[in-house]
Amino acid sequence: MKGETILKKYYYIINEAAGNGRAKQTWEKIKRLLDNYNIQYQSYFSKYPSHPEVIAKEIAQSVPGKIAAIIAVGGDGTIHEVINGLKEYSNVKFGFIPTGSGNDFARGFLIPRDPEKALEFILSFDEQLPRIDVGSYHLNHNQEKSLFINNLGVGFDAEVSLEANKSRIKKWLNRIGIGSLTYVAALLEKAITFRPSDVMLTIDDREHHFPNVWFITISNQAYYGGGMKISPSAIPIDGLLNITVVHQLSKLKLLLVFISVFFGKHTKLKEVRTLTGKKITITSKEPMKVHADGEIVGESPVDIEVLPSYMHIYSKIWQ
Ligand SMILES: Nc1ncnc2c1ncn2[C@@H]1O[C@H](COP(=O)(O)OP(=O)(O)OP(=O)(O)O)[C@@H](O)[C@H]1O
Repeated sequence: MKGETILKKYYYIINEAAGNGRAKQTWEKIKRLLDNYNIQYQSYFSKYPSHPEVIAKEIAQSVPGKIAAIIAVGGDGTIHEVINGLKEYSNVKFGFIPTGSGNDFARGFLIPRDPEKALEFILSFDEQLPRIDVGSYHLNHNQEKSLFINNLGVGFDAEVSLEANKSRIKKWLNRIGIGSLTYVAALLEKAITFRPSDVMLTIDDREHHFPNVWFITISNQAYYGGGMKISPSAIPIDGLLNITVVHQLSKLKLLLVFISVFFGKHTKLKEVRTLTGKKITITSKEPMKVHADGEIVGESPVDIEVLPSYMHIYSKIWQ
């Protein structure tokens, strides 16, 4: 353990509500370890949704960026908010201790999913952190930039995220330790009511028309929805975003997509098209819901762009 010798200060942002309250106990354990190792740190507790973003921004503003390491303790939603709080401060180092239910960030960025191991992982890092790509997006062609770190989705998967986030089943599944199945339950429910739409996709100035689109996912890393390998070849250090278009699909085939996506084999189906690009615009005939890292942010049209090597992240992905 190198922790004792590290002089930099760590700022922990804790969402105690994550993982159905599990984050609270996890933080107690992490705190004990930090005290035992005599690590310098400060802790901040988020009090309401979107508070992690406010806290992250305040910390980044108040400390010299070079020595600040901001560590989020929560789930993928907490990460999304912290990253957005840091959008003007790309020199701040970002770390993560997973306590949520989905943990796609930990999967995709090769971070231990066990919280204590994730702490050890952060503390054992020297100064050289990999610089990771992030995605930026604007809704309705307006100027305000927001970020996503895992993926952004339009259509069916956004509807499923919305359903999963408000699902009462989530609490119950979390309680018995299978919270990642929340997404599955929401997906089955939405499959019955969803109506596809025609979509125009502009990728690096080339237009692509897709009829009857169920969803389009723009991925920075491979995983979403609690372990589904939606974009098997997405790597967050290649300066590219990976695009998955699912269209012209029968409900029966949706089931096949759904089963095969856990193994990353859905990309072999003719209804699934994969592309890559740096600058993407999604415009749909009917407005479609948009999610960023599983949080609903609005409706199409949406402009997306990769920001290559944007953030220092405690991750095992090396350049
Ligand atoms: N004190 C709080 N009370 C209620 N919600 C909070 C609080 N602090 C933060 N939040 C919100 O909780 C939401 C869910 O957090 P998060 O996604 O990290 O946990 P999760 O849903 O358990 O994990 P996952 O997304 O990995 O399944 C976020 O939108 C966050 O802003």
